[in-house]
Amino acid sequence: MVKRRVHVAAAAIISADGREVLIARRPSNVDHGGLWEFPGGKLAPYETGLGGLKRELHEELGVEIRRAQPLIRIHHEYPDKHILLDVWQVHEFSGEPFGREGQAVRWVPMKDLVNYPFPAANLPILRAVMLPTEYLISGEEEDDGQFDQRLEHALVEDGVRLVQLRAKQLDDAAYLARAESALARCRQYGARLLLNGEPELLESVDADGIHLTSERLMQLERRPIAEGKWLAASTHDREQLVQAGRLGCDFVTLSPLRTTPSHPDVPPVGWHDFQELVERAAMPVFALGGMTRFDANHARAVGAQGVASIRDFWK
Ligand SMILES: Nc1nc2c([nH]c(=O)n2[C@H]2C[C@H](O)[C@@H](COP(=O)(O)OP(=O)(O)OP(=O)(O)O)O2)c(=O)[nH]1
Ligand SMILES: [Mg+2]
Repeated sequence: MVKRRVHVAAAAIISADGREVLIARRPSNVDHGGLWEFPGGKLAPYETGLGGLKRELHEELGVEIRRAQPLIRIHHEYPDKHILLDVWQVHEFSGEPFGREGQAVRWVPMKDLVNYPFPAANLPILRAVMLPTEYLISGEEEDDGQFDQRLEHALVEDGVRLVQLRAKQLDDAAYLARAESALARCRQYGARLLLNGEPELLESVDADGIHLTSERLMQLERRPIAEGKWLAASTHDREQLVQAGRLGCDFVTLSPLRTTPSHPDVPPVGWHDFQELVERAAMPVFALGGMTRFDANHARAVGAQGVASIRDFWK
């Protein structure tokens, strides 16, 4: 049987304060009936993603999109069809949304999204909605005071909300001590902290998750931490992205986008191949390697969640 291919545009509509997202319940008589969804629907053959989404949001909710940005594209195999979910983050709209087709519609705090049953294809969308566009990887820093000052600067001045503690030069005890203080600092500003290292680190420090090296990623056979924690990994090619999907990673970095001073001999991926790899990833992907925050819009345009960087956020 040749499966039907369905192209669907859907919207994560974000409230003005950035804290809530609008979801709707699918009527009980359609496929995936009774489950919650991001409003949207099937595109006509001649429609673009955003064009079709504008029509759908008008039909289903009575709102007009004012400002939107691509969030994530997901290819998913349902038993009866291949679906491409083309998801947009809508930051501004006009009109007061209501269920024009009689469907329930609800504003939900980001952190409560996981409590709602969605179709199977939606898990990566939930992750993408909850993640920011910038991922700070901390720099190597001998001095604890200096480290704290730079982290504080990134959180306060740059508004960073997702941090990876990477400190290869520290021994275990020093790493754990730094992790505790970094966690306190991140909590203070509502930022998430991932520890770069072994999953067992979470038994000592109650951080938000673990970031695996690509080497460690390839050795593991199953997801090493609970679902409530974030699992991220570094990837450099298709094989590693596939493994990240198999382990149920919540997001990954893909690098090096550009050649960097720290790895002058590693051939860069480049935007063209990056876009192709991201398209099949089915999880949020941060572009890494010579990235600055000014690359974030371009990264989003080719399907990424955003950019990860040490140098640009560590000053
Ligand atoms: N809108 C939407 N559809 C989703 C999501 N997740 C997911 O798997 N889907 C699937 C369910 C459906 O098979 C398909 C969307 O079709 P739809 O029923 O919304 O299409 P439509 O609005 O054009 O409605 P219709 O005219 O075909 O009745 O995509 C989601 O978050 N939002
Ligand atoms: Mg629909």
